[in-house]
Amino acid sequence: MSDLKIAGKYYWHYLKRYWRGFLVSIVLIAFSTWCIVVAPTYLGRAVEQLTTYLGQVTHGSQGSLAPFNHTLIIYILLYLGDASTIFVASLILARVTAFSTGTMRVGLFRKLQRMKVQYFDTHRDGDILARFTSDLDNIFNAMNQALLEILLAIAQFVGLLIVMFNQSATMAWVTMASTPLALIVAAVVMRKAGVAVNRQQDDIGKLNGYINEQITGQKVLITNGLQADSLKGFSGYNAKVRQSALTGQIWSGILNPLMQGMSLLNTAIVIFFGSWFALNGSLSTGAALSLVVVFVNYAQQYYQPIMSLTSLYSMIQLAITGARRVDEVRRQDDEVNRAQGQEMPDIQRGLKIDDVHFSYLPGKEILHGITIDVHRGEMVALVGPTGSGKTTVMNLMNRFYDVDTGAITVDGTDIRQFDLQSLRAHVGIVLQEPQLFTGTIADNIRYGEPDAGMDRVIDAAKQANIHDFIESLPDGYDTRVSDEQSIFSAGQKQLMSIARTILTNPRLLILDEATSNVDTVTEARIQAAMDNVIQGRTSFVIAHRLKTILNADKIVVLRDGRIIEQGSHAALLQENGFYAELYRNQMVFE
Ligand SMILES: Nc1ncnc2c1ncn2[C@@H]1O[C@H](COP(=O)(O)OP(=O)(O)OP(=O)(O)O)[C@@H](O)[C@H]1O
Repeated sequence: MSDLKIAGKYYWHYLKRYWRGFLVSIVLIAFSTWCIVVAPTYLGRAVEQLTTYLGQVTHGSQGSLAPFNHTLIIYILLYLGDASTIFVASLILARVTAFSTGTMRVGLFRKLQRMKVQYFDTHRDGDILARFTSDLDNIFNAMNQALLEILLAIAQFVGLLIVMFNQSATMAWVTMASTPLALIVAAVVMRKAGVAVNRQQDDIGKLNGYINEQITGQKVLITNGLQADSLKGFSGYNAKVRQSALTGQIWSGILNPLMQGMSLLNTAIVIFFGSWFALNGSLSTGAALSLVVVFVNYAQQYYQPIMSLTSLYSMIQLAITGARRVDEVRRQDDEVNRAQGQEMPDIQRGLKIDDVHFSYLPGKEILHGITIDVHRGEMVALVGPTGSGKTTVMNLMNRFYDVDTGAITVDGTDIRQFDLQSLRAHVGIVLQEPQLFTGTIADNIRYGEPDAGMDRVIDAAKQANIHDFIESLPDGYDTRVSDEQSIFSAGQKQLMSIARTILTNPRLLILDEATSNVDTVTEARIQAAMDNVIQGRTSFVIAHRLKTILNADKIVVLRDGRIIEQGSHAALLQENGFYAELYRNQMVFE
């Protein structure tokens, strides 16, 4: 499907909700067009009446200027009618635009909440952000500034054709004679500009992605002294944006002067043929003069719609590209949620990962038949070298991704049978990289249950060993976490996110152990907090430091997406295999 078609469908999807306002504007625009295209006929009539009057006066007879004055008043009224209806139409359209672009923004944000995690894993944050910012801005600007112009141009063009043929078919054909040439020129230039503008938007997306990555990884950059390389990378992306923007501007800038030239040429053709018809035709001088005046007016109006569309061209093209990019997001698959899925029950017997195969990309299997049995209340630790598939197993348990074959079951029921919301509400996750959100510390702890009272917030913070620290802050639990969230250390953030999980009282717990370096005191605190949260809960821990999982009921050792050993710490040491070696190696460093 072409970009134009995609954009058309996209705009219609949002505009149709406000069809009443849209319809009223179209009626007003039709009226204003009628005023503007009928006005020249009154000008022509005035010229004819003036010629008649002057003829009468020069021949000594008594003439009257009354008809001429009357025609002039109608002429002025028509222009006033045009201006006032356009003003009202523009107010209504501004409202329609504001509401529909507001709905687009909400639509995009809602879509992001429903989309598969895969989209976020495979797209750079900056590119997603660009769809919210520059793409939606382009859509808004075009709707705000160009929608009225486009509707006016279409209405004027159609109205003009009707009155021109009504007045004189011959002169109408003369006025339109240069159209094919103008259309060919416009099509060629617009095609070139379209390609450039498309490239410009994609280049901006990539530039944003790069900037975002460099800001997020700034500390790594500084520590490795890579500022110059970062700048060099930026310059490359920036040069591409500059080049495509320049090309786009040049092509869309050429269009308007070209159309102005075509309009002048057209007026000359009309004057030439009009005068020829006046001299050689059967019309009276007054009528012939009037026809020329009217058609010179039409010839100038004829290119007006094309010129206003071409002057808005780069804006329209940016909006078409914007709509294509936003629509790309809109058409992404949603997460699969079973209709009328079951409520996830309390775990009675346990959880089973049953011969699970999984691949992120077709043909590249990551997990090759994983089977893990966990009984209610047990703690299972996943260990293994980097890239062995530990995080992938976690991704499957709360359905960030779905298994290819095999199943994950709770008391024998496949987790895909559960309502997704219910599953997520009962599976608590503490991620390796804790995330705090804008709001107070208390808000952050009760993030999963916004209605929880302060007593529960404090209780969770106590269990997570972070209560004393929060109390020591001047504003305590009301301390604001925002952009300055970096005032908290990695360990403190981790403890707050553990408190957040404790508060939701999950039935199944997944802990991705933080690998970030924290001091030994904080590490001990995190360990104690984790022990608290794990206590009596069915849980999975992705362990990087083996000393933290010595008490696990079962340790599962993964390598290259396969389980190579499993058992208790003591049993695995006894086996003297991969785990035992891993453990001994780590103990040397501890
Ligand atoms: N979104 C993704 N798309 C494609 N491949 C992925 C994706 N996420 C992970 N992988 C691949 O899956 C494999 C397993 O990755 P996973 O993150 O599960 O390993 P891990 O054991 O958790 O590693 P680590 O200890 O480093 O966190 C790796 O080869 C990785 O490249």
